[in-house]
Amino acid sequence: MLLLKDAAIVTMDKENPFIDNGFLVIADGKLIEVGSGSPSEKQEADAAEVISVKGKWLMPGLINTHGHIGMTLLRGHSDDLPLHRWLEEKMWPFEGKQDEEAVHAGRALALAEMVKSGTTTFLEMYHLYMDQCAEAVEEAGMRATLMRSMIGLCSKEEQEAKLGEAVRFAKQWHERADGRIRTMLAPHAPYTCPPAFIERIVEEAVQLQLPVHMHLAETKKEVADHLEQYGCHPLDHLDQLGVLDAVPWLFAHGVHLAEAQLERLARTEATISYNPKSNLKLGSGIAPVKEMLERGIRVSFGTDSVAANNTLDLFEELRIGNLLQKGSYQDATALSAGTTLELATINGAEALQFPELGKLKAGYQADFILLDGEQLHVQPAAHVLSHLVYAVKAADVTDVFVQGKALMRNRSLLTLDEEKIRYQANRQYKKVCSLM
Ligand SMILES: CSC[C@H]1O[C@@H](n2cnc3c(O)ncnc32)[C@H](O)[C@@H]1O
Ligand SMILES: [Zn+2]
Repeated sequence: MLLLKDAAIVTMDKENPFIDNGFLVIADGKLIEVGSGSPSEKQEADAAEVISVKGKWLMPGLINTHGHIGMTLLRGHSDDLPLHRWLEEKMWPFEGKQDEEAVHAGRALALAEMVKSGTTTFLEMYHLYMDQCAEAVEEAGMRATLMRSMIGLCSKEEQEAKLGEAVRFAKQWHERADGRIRTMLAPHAPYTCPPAFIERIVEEAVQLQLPVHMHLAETKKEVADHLEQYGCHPLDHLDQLGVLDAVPWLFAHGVHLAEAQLERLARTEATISYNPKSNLKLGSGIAPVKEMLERGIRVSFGTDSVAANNTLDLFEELRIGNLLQKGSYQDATALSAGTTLELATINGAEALQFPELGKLKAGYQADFILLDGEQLHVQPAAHVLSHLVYAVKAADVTDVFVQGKALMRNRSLLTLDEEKIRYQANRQYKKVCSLM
């Protein structure tokens, strides 16, 4: 049993959202008790380890619901281009030259960056070396939803081969690593997957009872091209194909959704992964999150890849995401600090279908982070919820636990080798560049 005491705890549990001095009791990777005040003498005596976290803030680990950590070596490789040119001229040529070692070096860098900035669970949508990715997640002790994603601009035979591989991966890794890994199926986007291929993917997802993840309505061009080719918005097209209610969808972006699409989405189980920094940097726009939430559409946060972001810092993502909604609607009430944190915790857990995650309460998973509550930029320390959204920096994260196991203590990584990761990332980047 592990006991943490003397903590200010943001539980995200509506019944008891904030405990200004409390404790956590953890056993077998789960929270046994989240209490206020001091633990009993018996609880202290029974614990194998007692940690006082005085001066620190404790909250659920952050959840990143869209990304491509297989492209982490592309950070800074190409800036200042719109999505379609960026993909076709810069991303895909470099990605085509990455071998297993290069992708792995990028992924290790991403895992380390995520832990150091307070992310405990993330989504990886990628088409290369996914088994190796799952092994890396298992070894690092993180939690993730993984998928071997598919681009269908190829023959029917090739599409089926990709789908076969995606299904094999999904079956093999679902609920592995002590339940820390889950899987989904993932067509890349409406403009890279013909309708018949999307139908096939959804058919398999229904069989496997898995959600489906896809980029959707990211740019104006995507929607205009779809209208020209098929005569309808990409979301309406999914509806016409009869796949919108067949599975729980997790759509990345959802920037260009009009009233009709929002109204339809509100009648589905779908989640929108809001990726504000990527959408700004690629000049795609600002997702109408305020209107989504008003209609009861579930929204979570994602970073997309560092090639478009350029960091995996979710605290920065949620601050920018929050401010953008206020600014674009000229309404300071568009998105509150509390709702912003819910998107990054509770909604993320629901989107990735991890039960018992996103809150700190008895019976839930012991995935939590600690932040330094004594930094000058978070004083007066009286408004923890506000500071978590509007003031903290990633470097304030001091400790990270997943399933009750420490992945970082006092900013030192325990399951990942920071020096080796830095060296390999630079070495592999140069190697791939030399092949271009
Ligand atoms: C086959 S999934 C991986 C594939 O996705 C590409 N990608 C990265 N970011 C985005 C984005 O924001 N929109 C669309 N596609 C994206 C990446 O280049 C990978 O090849
Ligand atoms: Zn993406």
